[in-house]
Amino acid sequence: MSSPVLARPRPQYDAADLLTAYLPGSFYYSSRRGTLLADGVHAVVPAEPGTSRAQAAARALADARAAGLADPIVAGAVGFRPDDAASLVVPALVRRAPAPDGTATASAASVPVPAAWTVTPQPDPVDYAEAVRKALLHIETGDIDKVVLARALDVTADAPVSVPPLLARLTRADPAAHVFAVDVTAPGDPAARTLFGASPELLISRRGRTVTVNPLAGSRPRSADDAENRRRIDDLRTAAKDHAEHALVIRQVADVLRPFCSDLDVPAPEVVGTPTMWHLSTRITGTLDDPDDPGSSSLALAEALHPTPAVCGVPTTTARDVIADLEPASRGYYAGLVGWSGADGDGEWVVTIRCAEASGRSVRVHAGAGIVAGSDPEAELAETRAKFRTLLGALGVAE
Ligand SMILES: C=C(O[C@H]1C=CC=C(C(=O)O)[C@@H]1O)C(=O)O
Repeated sequence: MSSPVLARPRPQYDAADLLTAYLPGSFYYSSRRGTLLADGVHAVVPAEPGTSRAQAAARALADARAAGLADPIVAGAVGFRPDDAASLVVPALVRRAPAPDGTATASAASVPVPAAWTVTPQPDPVDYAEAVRKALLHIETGDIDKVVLARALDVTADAPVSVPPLLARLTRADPAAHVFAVDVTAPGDPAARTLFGASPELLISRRGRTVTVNPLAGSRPRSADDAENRRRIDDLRTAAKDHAEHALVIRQVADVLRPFCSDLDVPAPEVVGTPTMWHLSTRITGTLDDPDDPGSSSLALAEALHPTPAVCGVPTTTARDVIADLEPASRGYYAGLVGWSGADGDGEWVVTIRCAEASGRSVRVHAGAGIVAGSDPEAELAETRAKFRTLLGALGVAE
């Protein structure tokens, strides 16, 4: 006679439970694929600048399995430049839930955030427009075809900033966004530092053999007026400059993925909306040749794709040098990647945009815009202003 199987049922959570359970120091990630909350540190993934984070992650996952951790994942964020920091760990505890449904987070979202803020642009908007003019000279002389120039807002509150209600507000504003929070405290930081945001841009999602990437490039701000939005969508659908900017991204992304895939579907771009922006978007899908190859894990593919011309430029190395020259401060984690990868290679990574870093009473919010031939400095400045609205709206900061 067979003995009865004693199985301890897995607790069932919904997205709101995980959002409520989020504490500073946790890793939180939600998207249409589901919600994930990771706590504690089983192991830190060593992140020597310039080395392969995917290889270090694969070793850490193998060690975690050997140590008896069930279904380990690597989760965290990697900075923009190869010499920027990364914050990747194998968490001790991972809880999962279905995707947020847009209603479940209402109570957390109603927690008040600080009321009084001062906002300091970095650099001054006039200097940003001047940097765009200089970038256009690089394009005219043929050094580069495209560069993404970013700026920041330093927002200081009258009280310490609490990240959980901000995550709830970002989720409520756009349940389809990839909402994330990662502890990025570095040695010597006077207070804990959290990278958080609501990225619309999927760098790579992998399930078994299937990979999906969704580059965005070419934008218009969303208006409060429906007729004006229809006009802006039509304009974006037909604008040669935006399609050229978008095509540069798609070409590079497809070229990187093709060697890993037995087939790759690259449809025509369409216009997609976020609560603050309209973007040209191409949802590319591929079938991996060899999903068991460690070079085809979601983090390895994310590393191969990064930085796409949606955040850097064409050609990559020269564009990165132009960014270092024209942006006054290091990007750090902005325009890097954030997400998770499992021991089987599946996972999801997004481009770290529509994001901010919070520490104590300070929040640094980032936004960038793609510059190509035909870009207008004032329009690019306005585009970054519109992109800031995702985070400023959650913070309750008036423009
Ligand atoms: C670099 C950013 O956006 C990228 C993603 C979508 C559209 C973009 C654009 O039209 O320039 C950017 O490539 C940002 O939000 O900071």
